[in-house]
Formats: sequence, C-alpha cells, structure tokens
Amino acid sequence: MASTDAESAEPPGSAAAPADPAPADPDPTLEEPTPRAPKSHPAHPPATPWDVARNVAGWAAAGRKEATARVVPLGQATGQTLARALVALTDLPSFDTSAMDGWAVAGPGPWRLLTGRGHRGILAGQGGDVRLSDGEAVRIATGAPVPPGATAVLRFEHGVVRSHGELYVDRHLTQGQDVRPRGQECREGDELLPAGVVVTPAVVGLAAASGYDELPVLPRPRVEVLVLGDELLREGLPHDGRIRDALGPMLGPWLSALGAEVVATRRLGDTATALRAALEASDADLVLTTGGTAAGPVDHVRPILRLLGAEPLVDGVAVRPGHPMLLARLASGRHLVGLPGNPLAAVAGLLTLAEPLLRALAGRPARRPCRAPLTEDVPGHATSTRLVPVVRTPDGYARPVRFHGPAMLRGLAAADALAVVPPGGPGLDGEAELLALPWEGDR
Ligand SMILES: Nc1nc2c(c(=O)[nH]1)N[C@H]1C(S)=C(S)[C@@H](COP(=O)(O)OP(=O)(O)OC[C@H]3O[C@@H](n4cnc5c(N)ncnc54)[C@H](O)[C@@H]3O)O[C@H]1N2
Ligand code: MOO
Repeated sequence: MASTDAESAEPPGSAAAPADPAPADPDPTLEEPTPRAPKSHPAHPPATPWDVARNVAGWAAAGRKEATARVVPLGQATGQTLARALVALTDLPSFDTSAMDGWAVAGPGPWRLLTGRGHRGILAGQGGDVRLSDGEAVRIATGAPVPPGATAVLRFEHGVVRSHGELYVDRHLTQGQDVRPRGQECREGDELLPAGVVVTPAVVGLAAASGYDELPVLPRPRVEVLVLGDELLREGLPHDGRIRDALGPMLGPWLSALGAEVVATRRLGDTATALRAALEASDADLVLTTGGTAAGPVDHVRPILRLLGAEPLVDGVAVRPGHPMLLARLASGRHLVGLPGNPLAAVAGLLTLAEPLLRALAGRPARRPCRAPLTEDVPGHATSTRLVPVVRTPDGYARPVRFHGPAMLRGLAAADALAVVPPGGPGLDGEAELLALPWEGDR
C-alpha cells in the first residue's frame, strides 16, 4: 500500500485515517531494487530495530581520536560543550554581602547610627574601613560588603531613625538576617558543572560570576550537507513537476541546534558521479545526504558507498517514516548518514541516527529520556516503531498533530516533540517516549 498525503492529514489515531500511512508488509525494501540494479545485487538486509539503530549511532564514533579542547573567550562559548568541569575560581559570594538596602547593625537594637565622615554608608563595590561595635549601625546598600562586627542587615522599611541618630526596629531581627555569607553558593574549588555540559547563556553567566574570562570547549563536529535531487528548486514557486528544496534550508539551523558546525550545504544533481566526487572531496566529520536512499533509478547513495568501500553500520531502520535511512563509516573513518528524501522521513533519520552520533562527536551525554501520556490511542505499526509529531499540552499530555505524512512538514512545524510509538503500540499505560524538538516550549 502506498502512503498518501490525504490519509496522513488526520491525527494518527483518528477513525477517519488508517492507523499508519506507511506501506504494509512485505516491506518494499526487501524486494529486488530496480531493473537498473545489477542482477548480483545482494538482498537488502533486515531493517535494524529503531532503538538498536540509535544505540549503534551513539557508539559509532567510539574509538575516534578525542577532539582536542580549545579555549575560547566567554562570548564565543555558547552552544559548545564544556571540555573540562567548571570549577569555582573563588568563593561565591566572595565576601559577606548585604542582600538589602538598609543598615548594617551590630548586636540587638536600638543602635547608634554612625553618620560622620567616613560613615555615610557603604555602597556596592566599596570596601572601606568601617568596623562596627555592639550597638552601632551604618547605612548599607544591596550588594555592599557587610562590615566586620555587623550581625545583620536591617531593611530600610523595617527601621526608623529617631532624634539623636537612634535607630529602632519594629520587629524581631535574627542573627545574620539579610546577609549573604561568603561561600554560600560555592567555595573556591567546588565543581559547579561537570565536563560535557552544553554552554548555555546561564552557564556563561555562572562562569563569569565565578571568575572565568574564557572557557575550554570541545570543537563542534563539522557537518557537510549534500542535498540530492534534480527536481529541487532553490527559490520561487513549485512548477512543472519541480518542488522547493525544504531540507537544505531546514537542516542547517537544526544541525547547529544539535551542536554541529555546518561547513557547507551543497545541492547535487541526481548523478552518481556528482555524489562520488562530493564524498571524496569532503573532509567533514559527518556527511549528511538527503534523498537517494531508496531503490529508484537515480538513488545512488548505497551503490556509491559500496563503491567507495564504506562500512554499513545501519542499513535501513524499522521505523515509520524514514525506514530507508542509513549510517555508514567511510573509508577515512568519518561518517555518513543518509536521510530519506521525504521531509518528515528525513527528520526521523536526523533524530534517529544523526543526533546520537553528533552528541557523541560533540562530547555531550545522551539525551535524557522523557515520557508523557498520549491524549489518544495511537495504533502501532506491526513491526516498526512510529515517530509521531505531538504537541505538549499544559497538563502534561502529548497530543498527536494532523498532517504527519512522510512528505509533510505542516504537522512537525506545529509540534514540540516526536512521540516514539513502539511496534504494536504504546504500552498499557498509554505513555510514549518523547524526542524533544529544539524549539520545544518556545510557543
Ligand atoms: N520501491 C520503493 N520505493 C520507495 C520506497 C521503498 O521502500 N521501495 N520507500 C519510500 C520511502 S518510505 C521513502 S522515504 C522514499 C525515500 O526516497 P529517497 O531517499 O530515495 O528520496 P527521493 O526519491 O530522492 O525523494 C523522495 C521524495 O522526497 C522528495 N524530496 C527529496 N529531497 C527533498 C528535499 N530536499 N526537499 C523536499 N522534498 C524532497 C522527492 O521529491 C520525493 O518526492 O522512497 C520511497 N520509495
Ligand atoms: O515513508 Mo518513508 O517512511 O517517508 O521514509
């Protein structure tokens, strides 16, 4: 059965739509490929189970020479991976700090307010030589160093200065109140974050606060994207059977969000020679091809990989959409992920094979599994895992979206995650693992 876009416009579990738009068994990839294929062409191997394929991709880079860390200024570190643990270079706070605007006070009140020369108050950034004795107080600003001898900070709104500079409090003041003691957040030498953490804006802020000017990071894996297909247009409206290239523009930013550096996106014609030349010329850690993974007359990816002596690591995955996806180790030791041309199938390949491989190459830990109950029954495929675009609901459910056919991006563009529906369907608890999309939570 061929999949049609009309069938897949409905939510995956809807009565109006068949459970799965993917072809029924027998798997067409098990059939003889095309009349053009040589007669001796070996039978296609059985598809790898989805979870096994992800594991293989995660381990594919093991044994490669560790990337050498480099030190970059804080401003350039965002999005890269910490090569070493972030260790505090100082206590935080580095001095006893006033948490409020008010008075630093010593002992129980009332207090005698120091107002003379040198006692006009302590501002943030000022050290000073003020020292308080029992019964004395001095004005202090939020963030200023609490002077020696002070036992608490009294907020302005809780105190009143009477005649003769006597300061009274209208409530009980505890020892140490509104003082952030030195080392409250960390001590010099404490591990703030382990190696392998992605440098987010918050990490940059923490690193700056704890004394760093630069950070050691692992280089981003270099990725080259090869978009295959004579029918693809770079601009304007589709015409005369030709369509817009949806994957070239989409994969660059997506790969950046996965921690990669996209060194080039090349559009190649559907010729074996062009593909071979591009593969031979590339020095990227990962080459990502789109299209040409099936068994059509111009689907050159597998034949060229064989010709170049590449080692197939994953050759077809039991997943819908996306089952023709592949992962190979090139003779140079670098890797190639072949994404199917149908756009949602390509995304399935990106998250199944490219994402775990890129994490490993970037030195990032594996994604933390996350599960959610589905709002409706999503029938499983008999033998394949299904990846279904879903929206997260405010009450913690995952709702499958419409327009999830392999050639469609409309559902994905509205989705927060892909739900992983194992062969046979979700378990009795109706929950599914979710693969978060990079923009999850942004709408
Ligand atoms: N005999 C069989 N035919 C097909 C099978 C099969 O098992 N046996 N599998 C189908 C499935 S599933 C998929 S997915 C596709 C995979 O095909 P390819 O990877 O070879 O990709 P193409 O044939 O080049 O393209 C498929 C489809 O996607 C469109 N496309 C390609 N690139 C882009 C792009 N950059 N932007 C937008 N759309 C793109 C292309 O025009 C085709 O419509 O094979 C099935 N066939
Ligand atoms: O239907 Mo295909 O599964 O688009 O990869």
